[in-house]
Amino acid sequence: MNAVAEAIDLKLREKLGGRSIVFVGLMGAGKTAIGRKVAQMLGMPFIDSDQEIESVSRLTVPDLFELYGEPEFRSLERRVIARLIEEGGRVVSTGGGAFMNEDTRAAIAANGVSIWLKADLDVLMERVVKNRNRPLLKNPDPRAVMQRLMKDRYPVYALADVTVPTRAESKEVIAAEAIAALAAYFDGSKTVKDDA
Ligand SMILES: Nc1ncnc2c1ncn2[C@@H]1O[C@H](COP(=O)(O)OP(=O)(O)OP(=O)(O)O)[C@@H](O)[C@H]1O
Ligand SMILES: O=C(O)C1=C[C@@H](O)[C@@H](O)[C@H](O)C1
Ligand SMILES: [Mg+2]
Repeated sequence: MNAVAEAIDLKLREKLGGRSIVFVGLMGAGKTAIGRKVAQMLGMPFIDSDQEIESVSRLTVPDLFELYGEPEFRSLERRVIARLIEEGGRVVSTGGGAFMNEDTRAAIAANGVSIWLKADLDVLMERVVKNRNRPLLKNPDPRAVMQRLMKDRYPVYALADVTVPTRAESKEVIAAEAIAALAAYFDGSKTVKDDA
């Protein structure tokens, strides 16, 4: 990394003041892939809430849905994310439904900066068809399900602090755009220190 990029990243970490960067958005938007890349680029620890849920439950997300049902999954998701957010100072990629929970949104607002990775339907569908790990899309018409989720969820995802449009571009480019959007957000808003 060059000296200018290093200085920008240092400033960003200072502005975060111990809060986490939290990626939200629909299945296939790239929360896990881009979150991991952003963490690498900023030298921050990375954690993915779906992976953490799988690790604490010793079950896969599809098995959790199948054995215990979606409400139990959501309850576990809320508790796991509350803990991850409280611990602070990392990049957290959430599961697609996490930000729909009011308590989760409040926890993120209190100790994180949220980034909505916003993608259009074709980009999302192209990415999710490649793997079958998403129980909500086990449906004869996954495209219609995704469309309904966009309608229901986009107004809520729009409550995130920062929106980053994503598209068929490399992960490196989208991650760099997310970091730039975060820097712009801090330039136009108060820092933790200013608030104190
Ligand atoms: N910018 C990108 N360029 C190319 N491939 C991408 C990009 N972003 C994500 N992908 C790929 O798309 C797929 C879905 O991405 P990812 O798993 O990160 O989505 P997600 O938002 O975490 O979804 P979920 O809510 O289901 O966890 C992955 O195979 C990932 O490698
Ligand atoms: O959008 C959703 O509701 C989900 C997204 C995935 O990340 C998983 O959390 C699970 O498959 C549910
Ligand atoms: Mg993910």
